[in-house]
Amino acid sequence: MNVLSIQSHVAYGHVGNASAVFPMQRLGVEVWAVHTVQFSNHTGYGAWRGRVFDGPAIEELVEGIAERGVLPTCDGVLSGYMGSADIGTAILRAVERVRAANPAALYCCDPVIGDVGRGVFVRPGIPEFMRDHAVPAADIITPNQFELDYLSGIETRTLADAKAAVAAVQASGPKVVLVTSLHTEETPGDSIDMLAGEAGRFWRLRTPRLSLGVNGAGDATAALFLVHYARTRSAGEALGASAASIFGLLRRTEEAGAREILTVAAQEEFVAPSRTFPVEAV
Ligand SMILES: Nc1ncnc2c1ncn2[C@@H]1O[C@H](COP(=O)(O)OP(=O)(O)O)[C@@H](O)[C@H]1O
Ligand SMILES: Cc1ncc(COP(=O)(O)O)c(C=O)c1O
Ligand SMILES: [Mg+2]
Repeated sequence: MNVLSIQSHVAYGHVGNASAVFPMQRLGVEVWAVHTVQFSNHTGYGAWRGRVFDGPAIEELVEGIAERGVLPTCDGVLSGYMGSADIGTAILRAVERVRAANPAALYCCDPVIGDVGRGVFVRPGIPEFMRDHAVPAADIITPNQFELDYLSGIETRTLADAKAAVAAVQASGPKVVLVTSLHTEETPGDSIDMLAGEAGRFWRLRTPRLSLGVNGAGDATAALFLVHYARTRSAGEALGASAASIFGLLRRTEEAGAREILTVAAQEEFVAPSRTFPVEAV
């Protein structure tokens, strides 16, 4: 399996491609990593150095990959944080080129917009670009609850609200939706839910809530979910496999008291998670 992953990159630590690429490789996937920014470290530190690339820089790399004649072998495109609408447009052009070469390729879009508590943290115009262009073009999306609410226009308080919001977003294009970090009225305070929806069916998975605040977990989640969905073609199975790996990764990170997720040290969790959780049809 080959995945074109177009995301931010950091030299130190693990967010964006620096969080997503290695878990996919550990699962045996060839990853073609195109970086939308190259920063020293993630912005959660408050200070960082590096450069933001632009749309033409992304298109140039995709053109070079196309010249190798390999686009027909691309099985999926993964995108995450978009620094500008211009980069977003370049990503959607890459998706079109891959689909033209391989109509079976899947586009998984992590619609990074913001988070509960923090609100919107992307540049003006990006939330609308995600809702009106990127999400409709995707086969799979992996919003957190804040992003689900924005994309659907529904304020989700209950599981029924979340299912309605997933269905509303599916009506705009993506067949498969994975909601991360979901907390509804039914969710115990010490737990975190994930909800997957596909073809009118829904699955929920609940894990303990760990006491850690790290960046990059969502980026690894989207990567793992894309790979497991592409292999199983089942949103429920992909949910079970990816959630177990993320939980193992974060549990090891919490134990170590690390500021960055233990992408390398906890790599066994990607292939043989130490703990699995029931996938409940809801
Ligand atoms: N504190 C936590 N405890 C347990 N799991 C967590 C925690 N934070 C994140 N996760 C797991 O990582 C997944 C993705 O993280 P999330 O914070 O939703 O990503 P994003 O960065 O995109 O908002 C969540 O669905 C959850 O499974
Ligand atoms: C450059 C960059 N990309 C991606 C991320 C994703 O982080 P998170 O998973 O917390 O949304 C961050 C977070 O700081 C970042 O600085
Ligand atoms: Mg995210």
